[in-house]
This record gives sequence, C-alpha cells and structure tokens, in this order.
Amino acid sequence: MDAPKKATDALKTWVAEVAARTRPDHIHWCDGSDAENRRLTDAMVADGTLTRLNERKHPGSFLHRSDPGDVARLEDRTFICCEDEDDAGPLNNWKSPQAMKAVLDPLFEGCMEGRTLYVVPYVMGPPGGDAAKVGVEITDSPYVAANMRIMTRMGRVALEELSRKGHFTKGLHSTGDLSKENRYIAHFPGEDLIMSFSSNYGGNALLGKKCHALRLASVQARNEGWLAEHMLIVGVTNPQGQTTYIAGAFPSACGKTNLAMLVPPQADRAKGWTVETVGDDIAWLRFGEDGRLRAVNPEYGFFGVAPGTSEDTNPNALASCRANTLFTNVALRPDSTVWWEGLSPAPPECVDWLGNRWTPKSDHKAAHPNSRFTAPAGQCPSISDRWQDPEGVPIDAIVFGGRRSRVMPLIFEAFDWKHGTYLGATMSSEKTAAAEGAVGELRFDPMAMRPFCGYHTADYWQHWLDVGEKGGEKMPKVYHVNWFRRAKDGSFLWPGYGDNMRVLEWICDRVQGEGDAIETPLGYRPTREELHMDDLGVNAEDAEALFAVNREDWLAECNERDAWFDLFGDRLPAELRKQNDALRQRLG
Ligand SMILES: Nc1nc2c(ncn2[C@@H]2O[C@H](COP(=O)(O)OP(=O)(O)O)[C@@H](O)[C@H]2O)c(=O)[nH]1
Ligand SMILES: C=C(OP(=O)(O)O)C(=O)O
Ligand SMILES: [Mn+2]
Repeated sequence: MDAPKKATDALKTWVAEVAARTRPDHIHWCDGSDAENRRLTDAMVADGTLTRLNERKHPGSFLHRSDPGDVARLEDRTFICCEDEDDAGPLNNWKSPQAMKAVLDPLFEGCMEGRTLYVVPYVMGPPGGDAAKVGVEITDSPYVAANMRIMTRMGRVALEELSRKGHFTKGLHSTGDLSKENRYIAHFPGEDLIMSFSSNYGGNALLGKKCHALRLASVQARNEGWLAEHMLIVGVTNPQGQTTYIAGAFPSACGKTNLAMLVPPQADRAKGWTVETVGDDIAWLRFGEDGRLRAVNPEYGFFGVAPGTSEDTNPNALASCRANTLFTNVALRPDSTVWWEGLSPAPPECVDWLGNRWTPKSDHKAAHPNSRFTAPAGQCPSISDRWQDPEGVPIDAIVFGGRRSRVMPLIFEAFDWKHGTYLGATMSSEKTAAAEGAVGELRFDPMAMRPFCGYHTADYWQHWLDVGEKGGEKMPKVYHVNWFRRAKDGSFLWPGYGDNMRVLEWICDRVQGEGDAIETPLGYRPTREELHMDDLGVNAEDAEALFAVNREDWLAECNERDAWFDLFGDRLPAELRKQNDALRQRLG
C-alpha cells in the first residue's frame, strides 16, 4: 500500500527503513476510518485473535485473550537508553543506546516476515493546540493498531497534525514471539524513539500512552518547562456554580479512573454538586498566559481496569465500555457478554480469561486481576465539555494518593508547594496487578511516576520545585489522600468510590478560601463534620482511625524516607531533606 499524500518525506523514509529491516509481507497505512476498523476486526475474528461480543448488548465490541504470560507491564524489561547512565537515575533500568540496539536490532531483523506492518500515525493532545504531539507507531499487531485507534486520535487527523508540526516521535513495536526473554520496552530520549518487542500488553505496546506521553514526554517537559504526569483530571462544580479542576496522581490500579468518573451520592447531587471527567490517566500541564497551570488530557480513550468496575462503583466507566470497546482478559458469558469479579454476582458458568470453562466453584478468578477495557473517552456520560479544549483546564488542586493499609490518613493538605513536592516525592503504595511482581508489597512510588519517569528522579523533583518557583502564588494547592486504610479486621475504613466526593468537596471549599481545617504535623486536615462522616455511616471510632497519626509509625516513616532519599545521592534537592527534618520536628 502506498503512503498517503500527507505523509512527510521523513516519515516515508523511516517506514521504508523499518520495512527493509523487518521484511513484512504487506504494509498498511492506517487512516483511522470506520471501514478500516471493520476490516481489521473482521480479520482478527476470523483468525481467533478476537471474539465478537453480543451485538445488542455490546455493539462493535470484542474480547481478546492475551498470551497468558503477557498480562501486565514488565518493569524489569523496561529501559531508559540515554547516553549517560547517571541521567537515567536509580529507579530506571539503563542501557546505552548502542548496547540496547545491539540487542534489539537482531530481534527486529526479519521479525515481520509473514505479517503485515501497520503504520499508525497518532496525535496526543487536542489537535491544533500547542500541547499536541504527533507520534507514529509501527507495529505488526492489528490488535495494537485497533487499540491505538481508541486510545489516540489516529490516522488522517494525525497526518494533518504532522503537516503542521513537522516532528514526530517514533515508536517501533513487534509482537515478536511473546517470550519474556526477548521482551524489551526501550526508550531513547535522545532520538525521540521507542522500541518495544515481544509484548502486546497495553502499557508495553500502545506506545502513545506510557512510553510516549509519560516517559519521553517527561524528558521533553523538563527541557521545556512543563510537566507530563501520571494524573487524572476531574472538574468539580459546587452549588454556587464554581468549577474546581483537580489533577490526581495515583499509581496504576489505585483509583484514578474511578475518581475521574465519580458519581456524587444522591445527597450531594441534591445540593447541586456535579463532577465532570477530563482525563483518567495522564495530564500534560503547562503555564497558560494568565500564569496558571493548565492541563490537557493527551489521550482519546480509557484503558481501564475491569475487575471491581460495577454499576455501584463506577457506572460511568461501565457506560463508557458498553459499545465500541476492546476487552482484554475478562470472562465471557454464554450469551457473549463480558463478566469480571465485582461486576455482578458470579454467573453459574462462563469461560475464563484463559478460555476454559469456569464456575463459581473454580479455584481461580474468571477475569485476570489486570484485565482491561479500551473504550472511547467520548462515550463517558460524565465527560467534560472541555475535555478537548486545546488550552486545557486551569488546575486548582493536585492530589497524591497511594494504597496504604496502615499509617496514612484519609486526607491532608500540604502547607505549600515545596511541602507538596515532598509529599509527592515520598509517596508510597502497595503494589498492584498492573505490573508483574508481588502484589501488596509496599514501595515508594514518587508522584506515581516510578515506572514512568524518563530521567533521574532527583532531577524530576528539582523540576517540580523549579516549576513551583515559576508559578509562585498561582500554583495549585497540594493534597495527599488514602482511600485504602484498613481496620483491624482487614476491612476498608473508608467507603470510597462515590463517597470520595466528600473529600473533593472539602478540597473545593479550601480552594475557594473556605472549609475548616485542623493543623496536624502532616498538614491541614478536615474536621469530621466537614466530611459529613455521620451521614456516611462512618462511626466516631473509624473516623478517628482514618485520621490517626501515630507518632512511632511516623517517626519510622521519616527514617525510611531518609533512607529512600539516600538513594539519590548528591542530586537530591536539599529542600526535600529539609522537609523531612521539619516533619520529624513537628512530630516532636
Ligand atoms: N476500596 C476502594 N477501592 C477503590 C477505590 N477507587 C478505586 N478502587 C479500586 O481500585 C482498583 C483500581 O481502580 P482504578 O480507578 O481502575 O485505578 P487506576 O488504574 O489508577 O485508574 C479497582 O479495583 C477499583 O475498584 C476506592 O475509593 N476505594
Ligand atoms: C495503563 C496502565 O496503568 P493504569 O491505567 O492502571 O495506570 C498500565 O499499567 O499499563
Ligand atoms: Mn485507569
């Protein structure tokens, strides 16, 4: 297939070079049209890659069962390949660009023989805006191409944007043999290039998302004075009609999508509170002409965690993925509808994510814990009118949150930006199924960017401090939340989900200069009355436990933070150590 007219010479040359190396049988330039999507999905149904779902209940939707060994991001196999190892920092795997290519080039040699090479041009960010960035992913996976069409503005629109912008980020992906030995997700910030081999999992293979919009974009953002963050963006409007936009950084599978699509409880709606979704995973933040930080969602779809999503917990996500959705590794019911743990009571029988018959008596889960839906953002009932605003929305508050069963209170407010940067830098969270490894293990995950920052984390923190200097008084307020603190019996102390609205309302009140607060060593916290905890059925004892600051635990936490900071050597901004000392002093 010939290159489309709009393709630049640089793009045509690159495609020709890649084709010469990978030797595909065919080349297909994706245009992003419905007709093309139909051809791709029909072919995948025919060869068993996809299963067509119930046309009435899930129109235009399909199930994909991945290779059983390819179900999550693989951090061990993810590399930052800058020239100088020191610039990758202690949290990234590093290989020199030369060494990495010496490994990858032979793997890519001839890897597309017998396959079709898809050229997938895409735009991250609202087209036409300053924030928008063009990328081109070359892949031999039609499943990846079909997912990219949902997650990004893909095809013609991207080539048009390319003709305006000229530059594009290169992403080269091949399914390879799906073995872990050959799995590499490699980033070359110096060449604006990604090479990904032997995984088709979202975070490893949909290169516009974590690889481009976070790892490479974080490096560009540092160089250009903006922020590329692992954050949801949500708008909350109070009964007076004032809208507060909040950006929230939570590690993978810690509640971003849920918070972005929150449905306020009936009582709050009756008072006049509403919530709108701008983005659920990534935010690009830059200063507007008014000197305030403005955020765009660079994505076009949601790559959401299926388990736990239900009419009760997240009806907006369910509505988003009713149609035109690709499901990966969920269970299939006899009527060709999907099921996962937490959606509804278990069906008497279904086919599990591995393709085997499953009943409630089975000894394993029907859906993989990291099973996902890929759904168009425009289908979300709560999507904001401004979600594609090229200027972005002004951010009034930034919320950090981890999954902590102990120690960390429900919510507190930072004293100022520097203290907020410290809260982000010392975030920690229990590991989830979104990446391979031991689920539940506590680890530091600064700004929820541990797996996604494309350079030295200490330099990244310094960048946060610099951005704060630049923004001065106009910077957002910063908060820390934890929905996951547990009672002695192991149950969650906080009802979470829609009831997180109470926390958002307090944040809005604070931003508007209202809302009572109590000063604690950690920061400002709301009173129990502010959160209307009695209405939620949170008793006084649980409320106490949700906010408890145990001095011994916190002194231990300070010591762990010192040891954590030691990892970063003399690149660590002195301000962060100072903040830790100040906390220790406030604890007494
Ligand atoms: N207990 C509790 N679980 C939550 C809450 N919000 C999300 N979750 C669960 O955390 C998991 C990941 O949530 P999700 O919003 O998809 O996280 P994301 O990957 O950060 O977007 C799902 O199983 C949710 O049901 C909450 O407020 N409380
Ligand atoms: C997309 C991913 O994560 P999340 O949406 O859970 O942040 C991922 O882990 O690949
Ligand atoms: Mn999510």
